[in-house]
Amino acid sequence: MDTVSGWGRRGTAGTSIASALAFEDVVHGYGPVRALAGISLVVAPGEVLCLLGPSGCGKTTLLRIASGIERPQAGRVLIDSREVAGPSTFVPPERRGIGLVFQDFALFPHLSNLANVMFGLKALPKADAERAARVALSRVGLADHALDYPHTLSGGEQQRVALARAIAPRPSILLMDEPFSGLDSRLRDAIREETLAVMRETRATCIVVTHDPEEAMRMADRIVLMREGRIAQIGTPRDLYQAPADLDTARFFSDVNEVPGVVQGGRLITPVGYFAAPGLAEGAPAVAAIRPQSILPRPAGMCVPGRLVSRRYLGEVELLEIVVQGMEAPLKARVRSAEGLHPGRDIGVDVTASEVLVFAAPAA
Ligand SMILES: Nc1ncnc2c1ncn2[C@@H]1O[C@H](COP(=O)(O)OP(=O)(O)OP(=O)(O)O)[C@@H](O)[C@H]1O
Repeated sequence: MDTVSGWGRRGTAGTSIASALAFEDVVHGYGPVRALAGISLVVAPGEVLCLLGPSGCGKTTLLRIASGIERPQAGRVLIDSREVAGPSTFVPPERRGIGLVFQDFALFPHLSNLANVMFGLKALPKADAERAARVALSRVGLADHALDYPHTLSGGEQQRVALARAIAPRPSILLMDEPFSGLDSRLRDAIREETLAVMRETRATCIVVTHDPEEAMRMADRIVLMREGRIAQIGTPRDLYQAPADLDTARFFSDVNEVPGVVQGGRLITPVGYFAAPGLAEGAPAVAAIRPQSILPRPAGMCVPGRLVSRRYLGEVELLEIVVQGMEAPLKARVRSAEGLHPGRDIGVDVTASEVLVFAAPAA
C-alpha cells in the first residue's frame, strides 16, 4: 500500500558512537517572553527522547539550544560531560557532532538529492563524501533518486533525504523538530516507523520534538512533557499514561471524564462511585479522571443508574454519552460494541475503579 515499506532495512549508513547530552538549569527567553524557565535533563547515550507539549511550551527553543543555533541566557549544555554552552563557553553547531532534521526538511532546491546529502560532509574528500552520501541515500531507500532534485520527490521522500543528510556524517546526537508533521496522516505512520528503525540502527542519541502524544508514545524510550517552559513530568510512555503527575498531564494524553467529589475516609466520593484517594486530605475537594474506555454500560439496575443520551458510531468503537444523577456534564464512554443500547434508555454505569486517576481539584 505505501511506497516506503522496507526502506528501513536496506543498506546502512554506518553506526554512530552515541553521546550523552545534559542540560543544567537552562534558561532562555525572547524579550519579555520566558521560553525556558530552568530545564535540567540528562539524555542517555543511544536513548530516544521525545520533547512533548502544547504549542509555545519551549520544545523548539530547547532543541535549538542543544544544537547550538541558539545560545542559552543561563545554564549549561554538556555533551559527554564536555561543556558546549555555558557562561563562558560556546561551541558552534558544526563542532557538536549533531545531525538536524526540521519540519520543513530544509533541503536546497537547486541541489540534487545527492548534493544535498553531501552538503554535511564537506570535511571529507569529495569521493569519500559521495560514497558516504550514496550509502545514506540507500539506507533510506532512495539510491535510485540520487541525481534527482528534491521538488521531484513526494513529501515523504523529501523527509527521507533530510534524514539521509542528517545521518550521513554519523552524528552522535540526532535532533528532530516535528519531523513528520508536514506529511499526510496516511504516510506519517509508515515514515515514522522506518525513521525509527534508521535511528535505532545508527545508534545515535535522539531528541524528537512533537506536540502529538501518540507519536511520542510510539517513538520514545522516555517522554519529557513540557509546560510553560518547565518540565511537567519525565518518564516512559507507560509512566506518563498510567501515572500522570497531575490532571493537566492526564488531559494531555487522552480524553478524560472529570468527576468532582470530596475525600472521605481516604476515598473520593463521587456520583459514579468511590475511588482510592491516597495522599489527599480528609474533606478536600478532588477530581476523578476517568478515561472513556474505563466506563462500561451494563443493564439497567446494575451498578450506578444512568440514562444513555447519545450513541455515535466511529468504526472500531462507539462513543456513548450517559447522564448520571448528580453530574452536570454527561459521561463519555468508548465501547467496542453498543448493540442493543438505544438513546433514551436507562442503563447501569460500571466504572473500572483500578483505572481511575484521582487528583486534587485544580485551583479555581
Ligand atoms: N524568535 C522568537 N522571538 C520571540 N519569541 C519567540 C521566538 N521563538 C520562540 N518564541 C516564543 O517562545 C516561546 C517558546 O517557543 P517554542 O518555539 O520554543 O515553543 P514550542 O513548544 O516549540 O512551540 P511550537 O510547537 O508552536 O513550535 C513561545 O512563547 C514563542 O512564542
